[in-house]
Amino acid sequence: MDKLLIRGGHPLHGEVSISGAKNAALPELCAALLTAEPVVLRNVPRLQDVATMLKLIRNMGVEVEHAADGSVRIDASRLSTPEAPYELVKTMRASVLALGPLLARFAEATVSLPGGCAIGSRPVDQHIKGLQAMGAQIVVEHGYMLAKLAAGRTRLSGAHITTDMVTVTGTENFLMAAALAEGETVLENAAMEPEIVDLAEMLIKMGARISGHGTSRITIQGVERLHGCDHQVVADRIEAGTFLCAVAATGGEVLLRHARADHLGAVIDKLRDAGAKVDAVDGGMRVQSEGRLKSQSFRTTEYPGFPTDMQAQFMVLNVISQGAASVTETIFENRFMHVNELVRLGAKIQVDGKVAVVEGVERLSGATVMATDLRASASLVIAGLVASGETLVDRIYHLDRGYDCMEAKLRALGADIERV
Ligand SMILES: CC(=O)N[C@H]1[C@@H](OP(=O)(O)OP(=O)(O)OC[C@H]2O[C@@H](n3ccc(=O)[nH]c3=O)[C@H](O)[C@@H]2O)O[C@H](CO)[C@@H](O)[C@@H]1O
Ligand SMILES: C=C(OP(=O)(O)O)C(=O)O
Repeated sequence: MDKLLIRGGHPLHGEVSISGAKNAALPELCAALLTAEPVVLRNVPRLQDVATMLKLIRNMGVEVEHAADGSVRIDASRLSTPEAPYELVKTMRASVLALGPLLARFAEATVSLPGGCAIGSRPVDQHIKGLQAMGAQIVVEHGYMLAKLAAGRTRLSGAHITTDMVTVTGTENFLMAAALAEGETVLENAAMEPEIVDLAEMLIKMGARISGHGTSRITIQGVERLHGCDHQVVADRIEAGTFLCAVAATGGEVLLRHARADHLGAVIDKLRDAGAKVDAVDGGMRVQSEGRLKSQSFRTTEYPGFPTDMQAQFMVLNVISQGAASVTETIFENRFMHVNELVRLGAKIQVDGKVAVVEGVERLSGATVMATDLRASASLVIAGLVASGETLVDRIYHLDRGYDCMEAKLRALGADIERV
């Protein structure tokens, strides 16, 4: 099993190119299932979840060409098996995104209940309820969602869907399903994440009639057919945020090419309050940091609030900053698994339910630590970059699910990091 060996203590300097967003590329690969015409997605990140998604759609009979420049051409004209089997989806939450498009285009789908990061129970009840409101008949049996339309029906029907909580992949599933449904769908309490907006923009290029994306109320007028498109995946705000935190932690100055400051407002505000210098520049962002930062309390919330996918990485900054701060995780009930590993490196953190209280320490010392989920892994890498001596991060397959060449990018910035 691959591990990362990090010798800490090197400030980061230079330029890094931010890849396309995992959480946009995955729904967009599923959106390509909505049409029999070829779709070209550009700026698709090279990471394990994308490889898994490509394997999944190939398994359905979809033709996929993955070019060296990061573009993927998807031809779902001969999709023959509208199924997502457990063996292919067990590592990936986003597999649930196959459900909406398959049902909308083929009137049936068999999709395994998804896997993904073990950061909470992560039910899919809202996905099921919403699609049922659109006329789907769904039963869950033997770990699978078996979905079809009533006899004689070939299209889902538009519906008014109000989810019990804001759900990102739920909103994406409804957007894709509603694009081909008969009539109007209104999504209330919709997620507003940039990845939702990017997906909606792609669907509009395919001929979908969508308005209100980027707000909590999205309206979709279903159309009979969607066509192919050429779409560039939006930059990964969480990868960008991870590099911002890495530079803020180690000190140095880095230009993040393609990063979108307008998608990272809550994180940038906290970084500035902590004492780092972060500026939007032409074509990206620049971050500069020196000396010890001031710790910052924050709570995770839906976009545009502080992203749960940045909680672990920002916590590391608090671990080494001046003062104490509280970190409140409101989205997932089990997303503090990095805490015990950070404590192994010398962090002082007390967890009580949803709240972790961090007391800043002056130094961390390297040790062997275990990655437990995707962003927890990223936080351990950042901690390793500042710890004295050697840090060995085990189980980095979690990191590989969602980061495109992370260690190569860090090495190019001056980090002493290698895969062993
Ligand atoms: C592939 C992808 O885009 N993953 C992101 C997506 O995950 P994902 O879409 O799975 O997260 P959701 O927004 O759906 O989850 C939000 C909360 O709602 C709960 N819930 C959700 C759906 C449902 O049917 N029932 C239910 O109870 C979840 O358990 C969680 O507590 O948004 C999360 C929140 O920003 C991010 O951390 C993930 O990186
Ligand atoms: C939790 C995440 O991913 P997933 O939803 O794919 O498990 C993440 O990207 O941080």
